[in-house]
Amino acid sequence: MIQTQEELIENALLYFKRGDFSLGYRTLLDASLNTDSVEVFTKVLDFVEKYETESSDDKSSLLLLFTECCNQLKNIKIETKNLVGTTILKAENITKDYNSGRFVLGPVNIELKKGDIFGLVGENGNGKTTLLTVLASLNKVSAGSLEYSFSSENKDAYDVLSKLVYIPQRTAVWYGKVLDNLKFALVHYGVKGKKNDLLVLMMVARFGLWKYKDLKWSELSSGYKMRFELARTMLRKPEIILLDEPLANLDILAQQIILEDLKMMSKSPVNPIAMVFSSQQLYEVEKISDEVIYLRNGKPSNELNIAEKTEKQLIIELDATNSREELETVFKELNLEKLEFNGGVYILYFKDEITFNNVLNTIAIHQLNVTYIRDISKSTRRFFVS
Ligand SMILES: Nc1ncnc2c1ncn2[C@@H]1O[C@H](COP(=O)(O)OP(=O)(O)OP(=O)(O)O)[C@@H](O)[C@H]1O
Repeated sequence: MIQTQEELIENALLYFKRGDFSLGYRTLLDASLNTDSVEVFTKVLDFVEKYETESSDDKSSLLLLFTECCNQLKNIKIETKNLVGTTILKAENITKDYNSGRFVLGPVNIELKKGDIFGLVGENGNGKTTLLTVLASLNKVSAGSLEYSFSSENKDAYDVLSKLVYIPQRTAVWYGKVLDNLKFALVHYGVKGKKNDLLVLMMVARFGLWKYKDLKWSELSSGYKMRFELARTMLRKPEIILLDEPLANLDILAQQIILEDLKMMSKSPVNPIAMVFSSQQLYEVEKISDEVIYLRNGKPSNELNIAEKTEKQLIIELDATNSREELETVFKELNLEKLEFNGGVYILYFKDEITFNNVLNTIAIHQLNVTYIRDISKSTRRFFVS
């Protein structure tokens, strides 16, 4: 769901008042970046400076300043072009056949619209990177057609692809400080002087790099390197972002923040972005994606014809300290069809008349010691366990 600028401002204030400071802060920065106004940036950066230097975790003393920023924002009219939902990338029957012939990707059909986030999942070696690099035009298709419809006017082929950013799994080393690198990138995109200084600082704040802005590449953790990449990418005002495993090596909190950031970026009312990202973190992918593409042996799930087979069944992933026999005895009363143990967790299959609540009730009645449970009937996870 795309939030209007008014909703963004309202929500930013609501989050901050409720004590969800970090979310409020990032939402305020998003709303401010939408204005592209030097006056707004100056005012907000004044707030940022205080926010970032405040030693306590309780930032409520900054509410007055936060509110002033929001009030200033409300007076600025922003231009929205209603681009959400416009097709930006269309791949028809694309295949990629490596010379060795051992692996074939596709055929893949994808229609990507502005504001869409597609998650790409699959076990190692099933073609995720290949698909991303093909969509990024870094890898030539063997067959099929790939069309881009960027909204910005482009002069040449280089310019066309400058609106598409591919962030690989291992990003390239850069030299010098975070801040200088971002400033340099922005000069390259044509923004100089005071606007450059302010916009870079806004982006630094937006991606949580404030305390790290004077550090070098070698001094940043993987999570902060990824934040740097996102900040640099956003300065480019991209229309398509393709990310290969952006969550790799990140701790769970960092993963959640990056995912939330990707969502906020893609659903921007001013510059909605189409995104495809690959990840092994299924639940997180499913939480933010508009569509999940599962690849097996190079083939996407919609071509595999496996979705319908299991759709009606209730499939539960469960971990418990109880023995397998105990679980089988207890769930027999729910007509358990099959129980599998993959070494880590149990997978339980029930007929479609059984609900997740029935399972929870049974667990409570028998006081099973369940440490983890999830309904994966509709999750892509079910493809991985079968
Ligand atoms: N340049 C290449 N030449 C030949 N074969 C390749 C090339 N790149 C990848 N492959 C093969 O294509 C298959 C898919 O690889 P790819 O890297 O796209 O998978 P992946 O799903 O991204 O894997 P991972 O999760 O391990 O990153 C693999 O069998 C790989 O060996």
